[in-house]
Amino acid sequence: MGDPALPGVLVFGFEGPYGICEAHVEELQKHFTLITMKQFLENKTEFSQKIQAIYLWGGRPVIDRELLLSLPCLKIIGNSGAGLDHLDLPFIASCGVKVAHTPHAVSTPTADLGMALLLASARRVVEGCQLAVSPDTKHFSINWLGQEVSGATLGIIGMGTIGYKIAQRAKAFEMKILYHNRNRRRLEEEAAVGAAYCARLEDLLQHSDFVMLAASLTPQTQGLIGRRELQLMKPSAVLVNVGRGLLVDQDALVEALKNGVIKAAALDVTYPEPLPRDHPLLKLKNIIVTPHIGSATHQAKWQIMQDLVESILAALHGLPVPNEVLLK
Ligand SMILES: O=C(O)[C@H](O)CO
Repeated sequence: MGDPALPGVLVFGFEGPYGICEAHVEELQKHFTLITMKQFLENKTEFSQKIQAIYLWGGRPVIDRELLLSLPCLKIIGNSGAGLDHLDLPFIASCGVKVAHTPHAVSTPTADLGMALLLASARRVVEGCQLAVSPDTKHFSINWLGQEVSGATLGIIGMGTIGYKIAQRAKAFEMKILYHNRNRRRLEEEAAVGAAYCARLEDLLQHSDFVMLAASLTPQTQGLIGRRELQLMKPSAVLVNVGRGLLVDQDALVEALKNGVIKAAALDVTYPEPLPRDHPLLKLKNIIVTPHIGSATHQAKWQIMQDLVESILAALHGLPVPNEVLLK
């Protein structure tokens, strides 16, 4: 458990499927006494007075109201990653607890993955791999064609840090870029990546060969891409999602992929995660699914940990908290 003189931090992800690796634990123990959820539950009375921060790692562990109310000394929740849709931010704020996240650490790898999925889908990389390793060599590379992305139009929905980095990458691939966002970017920023703003989502959907979802999940964006929106897309279009599964109506997507309303989809995020093995999406050939690995690189994970340590220490010392989430 480390040095009991250090501030107590309740660590999610210490155990279970989203375990924190040994190197991270060692680093964290330089600053904090780590308390796992299991330890906490076994000795609530002692630990509830000690825990000053929650370190929320990977996955979507539930921080419910009961837990929050049982931690009178809690000052901050450090959330690994950018998305905050799993947290009840108004309630957390009403408890006087701050929240910090790590948008900078995750933006580059998530943008890279968005491009990887786009390219893999355009060039049918996953199907190609299956063909190449199949015991049956009869279809090897015969009449087996993909799409070039140079000159194609990419429509980015959600032009925050991740969306913008995707635009930078797409520019290097000579793509034309449209984007839709709550707020328009500055003209210099648009010019730097050659992106044109679509105030109407419909315009972006109608004109894009690839539609990339990089928006965060909010009550306003949930179900943003439904049956109507899919119908507006070109039959040759590909939908890529590196945001959140709930941005898309998945039943409508299954239908659209089955009926040729759109050509293909590449999803790093779904709902639920993982999808049940008998889910209709997994039965389709024109789909690529990855297991929510946008930020799954060694570099990003280390940076996330360091950013969270910095934010937690600042909160515990009453200093301005880097990457604090401010309720609008
Ligand atoms: O929110 C994020 O940054 C990623 O999806 C990891 O959860």
